[in-house]
Amino acid sequence: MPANSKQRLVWHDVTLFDGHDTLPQPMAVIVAGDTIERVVPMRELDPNETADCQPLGQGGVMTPGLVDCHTHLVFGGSRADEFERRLEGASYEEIARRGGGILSTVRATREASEAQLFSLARPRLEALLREGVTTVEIKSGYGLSVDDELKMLRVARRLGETLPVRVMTTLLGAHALPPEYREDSDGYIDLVCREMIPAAAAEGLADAVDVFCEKIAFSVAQCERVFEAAEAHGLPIKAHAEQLSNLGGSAMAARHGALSADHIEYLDEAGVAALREAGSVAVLLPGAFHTLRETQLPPIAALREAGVPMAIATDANPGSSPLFMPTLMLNFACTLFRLTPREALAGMTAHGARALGLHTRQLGRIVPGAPADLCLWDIGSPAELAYAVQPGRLRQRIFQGQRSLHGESSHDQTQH
Ligand SMILES: N=CN[C@@H](CCC(=O)O)C(=O)O
Ligand SMILES: [Zn+2]
Repeated sequence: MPANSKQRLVWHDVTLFDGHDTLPQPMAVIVAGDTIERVVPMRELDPNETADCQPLGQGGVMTPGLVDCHTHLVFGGSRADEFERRLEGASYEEIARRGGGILSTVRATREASEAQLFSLARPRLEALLREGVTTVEIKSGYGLSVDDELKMLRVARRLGETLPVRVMTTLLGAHALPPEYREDSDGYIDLVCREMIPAAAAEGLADAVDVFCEKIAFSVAQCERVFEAAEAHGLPIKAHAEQLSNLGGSAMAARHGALSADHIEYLDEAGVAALREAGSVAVLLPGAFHTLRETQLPPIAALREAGVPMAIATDANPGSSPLFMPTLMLNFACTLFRLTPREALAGMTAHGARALGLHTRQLGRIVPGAPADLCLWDIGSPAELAYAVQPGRLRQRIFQGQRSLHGESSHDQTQH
């Protein structure tokens, strides 16, 4: 093919969920190179215009590639023991206060080399790819020293260079207080602001900065200092907030123009209004809600009424959400949080992309000009993705205009 001509692909007769809605009639989708060129009702399709296209499919449900906008995929160790302790009655908060929880993963992550962390994270990410994920956010936050946080971010970047998926990295240095700063929480925040953020920014390792604003983590004032440092380095911000109590972290994050506030079970009316005014996304994490057997529901009706975009993500991590199955999260969003299947699917496509600041490129949508990240599913309607929890329904996964169903990639040079 001449260097300047783009390969054109076409799908016929698909039921199309475009990132916001299901279109009322069967559609054809045309891709040129790595971009969606045209989305057209079947009855308006002129066969001449697809004469040079490679036909890739007929029928089925097409959605944007899934966007998992909140994960902690890079970590060492396991927390199966903690799972058992929680079953015996210990709470997530109690375990954290006794030096377990996040800090137990910090110990294992610090001990692991970059190569070991990569080998551990790769199959977790491949599991997401097999479920249709084409964009994933990966946070640090289990290193809690400059070197160990950068090590985690390098692993995340390398995953994105190795597998056919867009990886967005987030520095979560303010995730927990490391043992060496036990008596000096503000001193640790100094380290995050003065050394960690500048180092991650200098190496281009972070696409955003996150915090855990909670009684067992950092105060609103401390998180605000982290955001100011991020802003000074031109990095967008996000927050884990209102997960276990209502401290007002989401509203503060919104005042700083946060991309998203995540968890938000305890978000109040003022918090909802702040998210609406800032245009921040409410990232709902039903996996953590389920695993921790929470009872406080996020304020779904208020968010809906205020028109705050709601995203859904796996929060895949070793403690609060050891769940690596995006379509299960669609189901949980409906059964636990009472989202409609349409809202859940928009939450893992268009709104997930917005939570990463990628909506300006139309990521998470099937519209002309959007990146050609697509999933073709063997199901009868988009709602079935959330209705049934059934692996194996993904017929095709297209990343940047290339087919790659099982995470294989022609540019994957890694020995494993
Ligand atoms: N809430 C804080 N951080 C993670 C949990 C991390 C862990 O338990 O290891 C979350 O998003 O749920
Ligand atoms: Zn998280």
